[in-house]
Amino acid sequence: MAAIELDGVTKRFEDVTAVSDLSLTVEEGEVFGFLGPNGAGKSTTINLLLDFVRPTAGKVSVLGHDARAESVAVRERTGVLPEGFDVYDRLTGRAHVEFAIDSKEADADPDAVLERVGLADAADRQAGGYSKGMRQRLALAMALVGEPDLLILDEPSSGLDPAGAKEMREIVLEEAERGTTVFFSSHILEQVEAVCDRVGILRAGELVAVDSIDGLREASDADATLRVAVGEPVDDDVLDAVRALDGVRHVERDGDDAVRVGCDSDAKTRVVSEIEDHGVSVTDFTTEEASLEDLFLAYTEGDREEAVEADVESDEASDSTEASSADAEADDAAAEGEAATGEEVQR
Ligand SMILES: Nc1ncnc2c1ncn2[C@@H]1O[C@H](COP(=O)(O)OP(=O)(O)OP(=O)(O)O)[C@@H](O)[C@H]1O
Repeated sequence: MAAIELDGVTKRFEDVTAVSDLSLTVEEGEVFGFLGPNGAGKSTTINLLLDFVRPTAGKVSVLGHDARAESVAVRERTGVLPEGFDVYDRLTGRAHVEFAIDSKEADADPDAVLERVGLADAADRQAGGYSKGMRQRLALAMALVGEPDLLILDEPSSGLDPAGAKEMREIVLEEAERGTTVFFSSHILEQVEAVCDRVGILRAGELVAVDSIDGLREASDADATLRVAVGEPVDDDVLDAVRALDGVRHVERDGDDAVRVGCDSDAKTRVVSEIEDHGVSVTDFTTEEASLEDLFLAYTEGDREEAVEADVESDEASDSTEASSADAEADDAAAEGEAATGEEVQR
């Protein structure tokens, strides 16, 4: 049984298509990273999994349950760290975790859960006084309660300091070890690269790639960063000329004696010739493996303007009654759950 199955799923808000004909399967036990530029539809997809929004078309199954008809069963077995988690200002950290334990009818020690996310010392403080990163850790603690079969983390590292981001990675790996499926969205690509078995890249609501990072490297043209060692410092006009070549994504100086060029493999010779044509001697060149960032840019390039336009449209739409009814729909969907679950509180 797949942990997550989306089949031809589309979600439209007024004239914004947030998710378009999305089909994706995440197997049990996988750690799956969900990437995409701002506004690509990641949070909408997560909300579809949890029945916080309803698809315009298509079918969503989570842990073998229909996400819509059996949302209570899904939430019972799923831990969620939602985007923009709000704490109850006057409740302590421990009270939040106790609430999650009660809602999930779990048998857990709140202090042990808080210890795990590095909040043991702050357990008795009101969460209203927590920093952003501490709130994020608290959200993770609540998601971990009850040993969920599926963890859904929307931007889990946002607000975390480097130690917090490392702890988050370790927790994800521990959970994966336990057999939990982890589905998370992130803009922090090193984080994704460090923990994910596979990634999916969403662009303007459409899934443009799903693979392991090595698989993406093989399938993409963005397989190289070229480091060209030069005999003398390179002028700006040479860099501009290289930048203007076909298949070149970015160009930067690497000290006085080298230039780094992110490019398609077939552009390498053009880059070296262009530099030499400007009278600069090339003493050596080496190719480095594409980072996930290079791959991400290769798959989503040209997306920024579309994403910004879509956001402007949706800002305009948010004043209209139909956009409010989309929100109401999400609220209805959440309210339909019989028991108050931790996830509803986290919203
Ligand atoms: N309730 C809503 N009403 C109207 N438009 C919406 C609503 N929710 C999302 N959208 C629009 O759907 C598109 C996808 O948004 P979504 O929040 O899913 O993107 P995202 O990939 O999570 O972005 P980010 O990385 O910025 O969090 C955007 O254009 C957004 O404005």
